[in-house]
Amino acid sequence: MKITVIGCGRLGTPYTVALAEMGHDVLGVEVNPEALAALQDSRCPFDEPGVTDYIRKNVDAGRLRFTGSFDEAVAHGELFFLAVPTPQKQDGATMDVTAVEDSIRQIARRLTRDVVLIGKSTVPVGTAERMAALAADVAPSGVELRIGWSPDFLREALSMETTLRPARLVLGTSPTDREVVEAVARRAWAPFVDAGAELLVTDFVTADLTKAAANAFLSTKMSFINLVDNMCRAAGADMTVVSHSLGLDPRIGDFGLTPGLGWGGSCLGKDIRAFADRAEELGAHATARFLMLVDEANTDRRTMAVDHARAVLGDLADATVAVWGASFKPGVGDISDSPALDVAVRLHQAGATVRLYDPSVNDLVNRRHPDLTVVDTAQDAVEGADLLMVLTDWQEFSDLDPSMLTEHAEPRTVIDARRCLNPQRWQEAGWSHELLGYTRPALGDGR
Ligand SMILES: NC(=O)c1ccc[n+]([C@@H]2O[C@H](COP(=O)([O-])OP(=O)(O)OC[C@H]3O[C@@H](n4cnc5c(N)ncnc54)[C@H](O)[C@@H]3O)[C@@H](O)[C@H]2O)c1
Ligand SMILES: O=c1ccn([C@@H]2O[C@H](COP(=O)(O)OP(=O)(O)O[C@H]3O[C@H](CO)[C@@H](O)[C@H](O)[C@H]3O)[C@@H](O)[C@H]2O)c(=O)[nH]1
Repeated sequence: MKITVIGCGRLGTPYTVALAEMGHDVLGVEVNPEALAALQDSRCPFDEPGVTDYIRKNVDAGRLRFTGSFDEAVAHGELFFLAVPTPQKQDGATMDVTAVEDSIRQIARRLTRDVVLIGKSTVPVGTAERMAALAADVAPSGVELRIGWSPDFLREALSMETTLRPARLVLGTSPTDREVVEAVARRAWAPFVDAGAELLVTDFVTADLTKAAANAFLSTKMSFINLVDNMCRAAGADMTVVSHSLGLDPRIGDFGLTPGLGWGGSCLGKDIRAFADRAEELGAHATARFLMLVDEANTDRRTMAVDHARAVLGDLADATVAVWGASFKPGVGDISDSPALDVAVRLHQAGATVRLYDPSVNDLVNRRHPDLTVVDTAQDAVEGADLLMVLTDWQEFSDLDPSMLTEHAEPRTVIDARRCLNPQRWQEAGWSHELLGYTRPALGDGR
């Protein structure tokens, strides 16, 4: 099938490539000149495992190309996917869907034949329906631009895996367009369904809610475990055992049950705030209150990390803090709403000198936060530091031999905010190993 994907970012690029990998003839549309140049040179414009290899393979096979031209885009596809950004607005609650609206207008006004467009961008509940009305409004008379909405559940660092083998495909559409939209989608997605994905066809609002609910659930689970961690600390219970026990229950599952610095990234925060905002608008006040508490419990962990550093160091002014990690999670070159970077910036604002090292985002941090001292190695970061904080759980940090650091730092205290270090190993190397939020007298028992 001839398919066009509009917006080749962190979602759109893996998606474009996955469709080509499934044998379709795919054209990716990207408006950012730098990103487009990279794609046209068969390179993924951002740091994401495996994507460049898949781009090369499919470009070489003649199934994949990229353009910046909407004229070319409209001429190509019988099916269009939309993966443009929907960032959080300045008000801190709603999402900005301007890029979605603009893209629909760009396509609709150029159309000379009937096509189907399926939105993949995450949008506030109720938006997909509005986009269908917009498409009908802008399309020239006599031409049908039929709309479907298919939220995506891709995870960064695992983008090819989650895109090539999705657990589910959700398709929202209208009763009038359902037959045509579903038939086209089924043809495009047949290889994914054959590989085991369950296809759910539903109305627009339900499709929007499948996405909002999924991300809100994941956020809730991670905030919940951090709240249980607070309670374990207050009651003197062993959080490791509590968490492990919960994870052994197949109804609960063990993803997200490690207490730590909390969640971040480009999606979870903006999505839960948009969900809460929409719930409030629609009168589901208890839902909105609950979601806002989940968000608040998450940001509390960042405050807790700064308070913990203050408790160790006394005054943060004039102290030097080594920070390991700045990406929002390990394995990604992405600092969007990164808990680690937020804590580093807060430490700096409180007067500390921050010596920061991250395996993948040092350059990005250097550009965005020139006030932080970004260094080239984990060892460099602890040079002359009064405290070490591990804020992103990169494997490199878990693997590092602490005895190699001992001569660089004095006194030797590490706050392991992601529970990724082996406490015994660090203690044997002469370090005081502290978990996030543990008050000093309770420390040293390896929990
Ligand atoms: N990143 C993820 O893990 C992920 C997962 C699931 C869903 N989503 C959702 O997917 C959407 C896109 O997110 P992303 O992370 O890929 O964002 P992104 O910023 O990485 O990529 C968006 C791309 O679209 C391009 N773009 C912007 N306006 C355009 C236009 N009018 N025409 C063509 N291209 C345009 C941008 O230049 C950019 O390259 C968002 O709604 C997001 O919530 C993202
Ligand atoms: O035990 C854990 C596991 C993860 N995290 C944090 O949770 C955040 C999100 O992690 P993850 O879900 O792996 O990352 P994303 O790539 O942001 O993916 C989420 O956001 C995407 C965009 O909407 C969705 O498509 C995905 O399904 C959803 O998992 C990161 O900050 C992690 O550090 C924890 O704090 N504790």
